[in-house]
Order: sequence, then C-alpha cells, then structure tokens
Amino acid sequence: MANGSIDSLILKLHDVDAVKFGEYKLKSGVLSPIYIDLRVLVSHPALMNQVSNLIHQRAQEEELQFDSLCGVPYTALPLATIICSRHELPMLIRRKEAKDYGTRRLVEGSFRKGDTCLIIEDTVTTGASILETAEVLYKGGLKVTDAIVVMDREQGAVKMLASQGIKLHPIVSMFKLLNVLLAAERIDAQTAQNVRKFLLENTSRYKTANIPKCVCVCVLSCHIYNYFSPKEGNGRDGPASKKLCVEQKMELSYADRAKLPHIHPLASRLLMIMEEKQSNLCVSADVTSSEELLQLADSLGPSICMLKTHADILKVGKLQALAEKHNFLIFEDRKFADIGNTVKHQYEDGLYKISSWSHIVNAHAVPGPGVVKGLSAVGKPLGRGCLLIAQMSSSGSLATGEYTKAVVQMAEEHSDFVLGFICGSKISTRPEFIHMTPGVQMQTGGDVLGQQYTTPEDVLLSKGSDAIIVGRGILEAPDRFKAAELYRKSGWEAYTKRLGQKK
Ligand SMILES: O=c1ccn([C@@H]2O[C@H](COP(=O)(O)O)[C@@H](O)[C@H]2O)c(=O)[nH]1
Repeated sequence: MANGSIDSLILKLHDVDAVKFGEYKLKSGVLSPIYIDLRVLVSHPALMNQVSNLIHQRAQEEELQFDSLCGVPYTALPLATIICSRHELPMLIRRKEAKDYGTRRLVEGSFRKGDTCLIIEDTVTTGASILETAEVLYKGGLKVTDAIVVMDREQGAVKMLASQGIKLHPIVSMFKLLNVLLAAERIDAQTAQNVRKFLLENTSRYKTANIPKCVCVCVLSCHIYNYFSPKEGNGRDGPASKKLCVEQKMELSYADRAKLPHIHPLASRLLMIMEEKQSNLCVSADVTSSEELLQLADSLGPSICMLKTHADILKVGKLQALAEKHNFLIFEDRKFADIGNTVKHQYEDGLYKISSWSHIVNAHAVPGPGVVKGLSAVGKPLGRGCLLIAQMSSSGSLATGEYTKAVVQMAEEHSDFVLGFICGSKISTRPEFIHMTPGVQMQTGGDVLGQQYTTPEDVLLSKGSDAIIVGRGILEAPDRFKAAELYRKSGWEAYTKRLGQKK
C-alpha cells in the first residue's frame, strides 16, 4: 500500500472532522486529547469509497483467504457492504442482539460451519470489539483468522488480538497519523507529543473484554518497559497457561521505540519511517551538483529513511518536496564544532540557512555543551534535532573511550534536542537514542584517505547500531537504485535477525 495514499487519506479524514483534537470523554470515562470519529464517513461518499478500496486492497496485498466479510456494527457495516457489493463477496451481519422471534440468529447471512470470516472494523483501541464480534462468529461455527481496521489507536490491539489467534491489519496507525498531520502543519509538535504521551500512558487503563488479566498486563506493559510475553496462547481459546506472563528482557522494535514516552519527536518520526519503509538506510548524497542531488533524492527516495547532504544545495525547496513525497528525513552533515553563539548563526543564517530545511544536523562535542545549546536555541522551536558525533569511521580517530562516554553524557543532558549519535556501534542503552553508523560497504576495507568500511550486517547485528549511512557504496555503483535496494534489504534483514535473536 503506497505511503502517498495513506497520507492523503489521513489529510482527508482530518478535513471532514473524523480526527478531532481537544478533550473527549471515551467509553472508558478517560479524557482523551484525540478522538477518531469515522461515523462521519457515511456523509462523504467519495471518502467512503476510498476507505473501502484501501481495505480491499489490503486484503489482497496480504493474500488473505476468507469466505465472507463481516463489519463490526455499526460504523464498519457500510464499509463491508460497499466492499462486498463492489467485489461480489458474500457478507455476514453480526446482530448486536438476537430477535425474540423468527430465527433468533446472531449472525445473519448464509454460511457453512468451518467457513472463514474476515472482520472489518473502523477504529480499534484495545481490540475488544473485534474480539466480541469474533466470539459471536465462533459460536455460529465460523473461523476468524484476520481482521482489517481503518484506524489503530496503537493501544495494544495488535498484540492482544494476536494472543487470541487473530492477526490485525491496520491501515492507519495513530503514530503515523500524528506524523502526517504534523508534517502538513495541521497540528503543532506540542499537540503531537501530548497525544503520544496520552496514548502510551493510557494504554493500561483500558479493560480488555474476555481476556484474562495477566494477558492485559503483559501485552500492555511490553511497549513501555522493554518486556514481552511470549505467544503461547492457543488462539481463540485464550492463553494456554500462566507461562504467558513470564516477562523477559527484549530488544524493542523500531515501532515500539517510536512510542516511548520521552522520545524526541523527530526520533519517533524517523523510527516510524524506518518501520514503515523497512529501511534503515541513510544515503550519503556526496554529489556536487544540485541536479544530481535532486535526481538522487527522487530515484533513491523510496529505499531510504534519510538522505544525508553536505550543504552545497541550491534547490533546497525541491529537496524538501522530495522528502515529503518519499517520506524520508533530511540530515545535513554540517558537523558543527564551534562555540554556541557562532553555531547559532551558522545554523540559522549564512549561505544555506540550514535550520530552515534540514530536519537533523550533527555536531562535534569538542566545544562542550555550548555547541548543543547554540544549535538548540535555533532548532528546537522549529522541531529540529541533532546527532552528536561520538565516534568516527576514519582510522586513527580520536573520538574513542572517555571522549565517547562524555558525548553520551552530553546527549543525555540535552535529550530534548539531541536524538542520537554518529557512532560505530551502540554506545547508549537508552532506546530513545538513534545510533547511526557511516563507513559502510558490502565488503570490509577502506579508502586511501583513512576511511574504514564495515558491512551492514556487522553494523546492525554485531555492533547493535540502528541505521547505516552509505555513500560511495551506492554512488559509485553502476545502478544506484539497485545498489540502494541491496543495502536497504541487507540492513533490514540484519535488523530483523537481531530482533529475532533477542526474542
Ligand atoms: O565518522 C564519520 C562521520 C561521517 N562520515 C560521512 O559519511 C559519508 C560516508 O561516505 P562513504 O562514501 O560511504 O565513505 C561521508 O559523507 C562522510 O563525510 C564518515 O564517513 N565517517
């Protein structure tokens, strides 16, 4: 499913007031700073069609096998109806209450015992209403293996339903929604951060129907406290044993880290991009003409999470548009290294006005904390962030040992602006910090000027870094796009292997 179609859907949902910011009392009684009201869709037929198409497309992409569709009453009912009517698929209706005359059925429509029914839902919080509908379908002799939801509030539904044997496929997730609205300047950074905080803090307050308490606790706490519950349940019958509650230390996924309560908003956005695009590849666009830079950004855009520039950029406006189009962040590798007052001017003014277009910059820690304070004075109000250079890939680098440790400490003291490091390996255990490693090629080695190369697998798997920065490995390849895809896949495989190893 193309990112562009999801972004456009999010903006349209916001246009029709299906996404509201303010103070809303939820079913649970909790006051929420965001409210999703997809009931309004019925008054917007074009949007209704767009949403129905996206649901159907998702079912096809996931190659879901099912005999019928059932929309959770009431909001998802018309969505299921449109899909079934357009694609001539059998539909079932789950009644909320049985009639006291006639058939007294709770599931209307024709089906055979053992048929598989795909559930459609408009919005999920805990996933309880999907489970409720599934229970009714089970009683009728149907199987439920998958459900598609338009909007996932990311408060535990995916994991809770998985523990019950139902795979949930969200079309829009709340964190993605916030990022898109933020990028389109529909909301400000503070609002986005408030909502993120609310979602994370309120996850555990929801009661999950029909699920033993131990499952709720495990599922809901793993997001925040680095623990997880192994999936030992027997699907729809609920957890098999108390083993489900055994807590183990685990490696958090990019998506889980993006939701940490104290994460820098840009780090959160970057991690979500990495997860969505399955890419931890930052291309170092070390080219000398603006035309080549823009062409590179457009052709490699779909494969990357970040584009690293050196400030010889003339058509910055266009680069920003490409960053929007392909959903990547811009990182100007300016390596600021002066006193606070000077870097402030260098960042804000000068030839390149870097703060106006680059999401992320980097700085040496040599001048002391003043360099971060100077950059932060300009960048923080703009929602920008900074990576501190804690280690370098060049041979004989002095950024090692105690220096590296001091950089980590400086980052911790300024985590409202510093979102991570340029480094060769994982140097901080705080999952909020992003570790980005340059000096990466498919083969180990180096150049004649001291650059040293290691492989994507080594960087992500052995050294525990989060992202690879690749320049000549891609720029000097005969087909840059193919090379970028090779690095992307290699980086992603190493990351998923790492997650698997820790689980
Ligand atoms: O320690 C560091 C810090 C920055 N870099 C930069 O990354 C790229 C690497 O380019 P390759 O062509 O992949 O060698 C380049 O822009 C450096 O300035 C680094 O290599 N090492």
